[in-house]
Amino acid sequence: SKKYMRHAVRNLQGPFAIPLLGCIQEISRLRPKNITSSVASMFAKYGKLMKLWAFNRLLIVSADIEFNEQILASPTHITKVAVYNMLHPWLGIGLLTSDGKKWHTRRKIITPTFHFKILEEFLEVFDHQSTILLQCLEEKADGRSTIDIYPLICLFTLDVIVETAMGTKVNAQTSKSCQYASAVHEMTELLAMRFVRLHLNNELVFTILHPFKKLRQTQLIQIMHNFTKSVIEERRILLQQNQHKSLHAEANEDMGCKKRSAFLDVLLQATVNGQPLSDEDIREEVDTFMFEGHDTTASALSFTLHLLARHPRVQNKILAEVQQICGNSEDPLTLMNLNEMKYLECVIRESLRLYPSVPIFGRQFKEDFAYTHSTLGDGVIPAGSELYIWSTLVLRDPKRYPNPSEFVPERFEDVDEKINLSTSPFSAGPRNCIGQKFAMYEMKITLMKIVRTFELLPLGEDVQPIPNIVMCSENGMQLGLRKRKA
Ligand code: HEM
Repeated sequence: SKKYMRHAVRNLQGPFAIPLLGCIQEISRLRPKNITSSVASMFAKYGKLMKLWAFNRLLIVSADIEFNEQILASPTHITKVAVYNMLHPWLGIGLLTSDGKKWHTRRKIITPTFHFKILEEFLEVFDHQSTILLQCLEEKADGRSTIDIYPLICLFTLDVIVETAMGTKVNAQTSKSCQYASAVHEMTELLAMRFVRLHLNNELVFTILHPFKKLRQTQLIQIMHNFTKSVIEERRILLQQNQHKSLHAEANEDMGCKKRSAFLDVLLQATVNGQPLSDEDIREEVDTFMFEGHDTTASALSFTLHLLARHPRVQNKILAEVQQICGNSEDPLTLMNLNEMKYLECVIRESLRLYPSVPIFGRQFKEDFAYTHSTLGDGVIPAGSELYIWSTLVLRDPKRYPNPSEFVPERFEDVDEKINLSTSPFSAGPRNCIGQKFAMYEMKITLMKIVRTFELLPLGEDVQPIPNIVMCSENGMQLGLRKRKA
C-alpha cells in the first residue's frame, strides 16, 4: 500500500509531494535538454539516493555507488521499469525489455552467439567496413571543413551489425543514407520526450494529447519493422538455399555473404520446448539487436572522435601504442593485438565516462529490496517502486573522479577503476550488456585506423549532450580531418 511505501522510504529525501499529484512542480519542468542538470541539482539538495513521487508512482533516483552495486548484482531484481513499455511497439518484448522465464530462455540462446571465437570471425567485417568508412572520410579530409561525424559513423555501425549478427548486407555507407537509421534517430528523440514528460509515458494519454506525434511514431515503427523484416527474410532464404546445396560454404561467398552464421541463424534455428521461435519472436530480437548493436556504438565512437580532435596529446599516445604493437604492418589485426591496446581501451572508457551511451537505466521492484552501506546507511526500497540509475552523474562524481569534466584517459590505468562494476558504462550483473566485447573490438579497430590515417582537428562547436535514450548531441559531433603523411 501507499502507506507502507511512504513509511519504507521515510529515510530518503526528495522534493515536496502533493497528495495524488506528487512533485508536480519539479516534474512539469523536465525536458530531455534540462533533465541531467535538473537531476544533478536535486542530488545536490536531497542526496545521491532520493525519492520523487510522480502522481501515484514512487521513483527512486540513484547515483549512489554502493547502492547501485547491490541492485545490479542482484539475481532477483531484474525487471525493467515500466517506462520500457514505451519501447514495446517497436522492440517487442525482447532481450532488453523482457524479464522472468522469457528473458532467461532468450539470454541462454543468444549468449553463445557473442562467444570470443565468433568475435574473432567478426574482425574481418570490422576491418573491411572500417576501410569503407576511411574512404568516406577521405572525401572530407581537407583540413578546413567542419564535419558532423555522427551520421557517417551511424551508417558504419549499421553496416557492421547487419553483416556480423544478421549475416546479410545493406551497404548503408556506400548508399550514403539509410531510412532505418534516420527513423531510429527520430524515434529515440520522440521517446526521450515521452520518457521525461511523465504523463506521456502512457500510450493512451499520449495518443489523445498528441495525435499527430502518435501517427508519426506509428509511421517510424513501420519503417523500422519493414527494414528488419527484409533483413530476416533475406537471411532465411539464404539459409534455405544453403541447406539445399548441402554444405557448400563457397556458394554463400558467391552471393556476397559469408558462411558466418551467428545471431540470426541461431534464432532462425532455435527451438523452445520443441517449437521453433515465431516470426514475431525473431523480429523482436532482431529489432533489439539492430538498435542496441548500432546506435550505442555509434554514439560512443562519435563522442570519442570529437574528444580526440580536442586532445592531440591523446591522439599521439594512441599512435605510439599502435606503432609499438603493429609497427608499420598493415596485416589484419588479431584479437591478441587488440587486447594489447591498453591505452586505447582507457581512451574509450574515459569517453564513455563523460558520455555514457546508455545514460539512464531502470529497474522495477517487484519485491522489497533491502540495501546496506549506502550514503544513507541501510534501508528498504518497497515493492512497487521504480529505480533510475543516473549513469551520467555517477560517472562524473568528483569524489571518485577529480576534475570530473576533464578528459584524462590515464585515470583508467588504475586497475581498480577498470573492474569496478557499479561504474561500468555497460551496466553489471545478470542484465549487463551482452554486446560489450563486440562493441569494444569494433571501436578499437575503428579508432586505431582513423587515428592512424587522419589527424583529427578541433574544428566546430563543442558537443551539447542530450540523453535521448542513447546519448547524442544536439549540435552533432563536430571535428575536422587532415590526412596524415605516409
Ligand atoms: C558502446 C557500446 C554499448 C554500450 C555503452 C552499451 C550499454 C548497455 C547497457 C548500460 C545496458 C543495460 C541497459 C539496461 O539495463 O536498461 C545494455 C544492455 C544490452 N545491450 Fe548494450 N551497450 C553497447 C553496445 C551493445 C552492442 C554492440 C550490442 C549488440 C551487439 C548490445 C546489446 C545489448 C542488449 C541486447 C542488452 C540487453 C541485455 C539483457 O538485458 O539481457 N549493446 N547495454
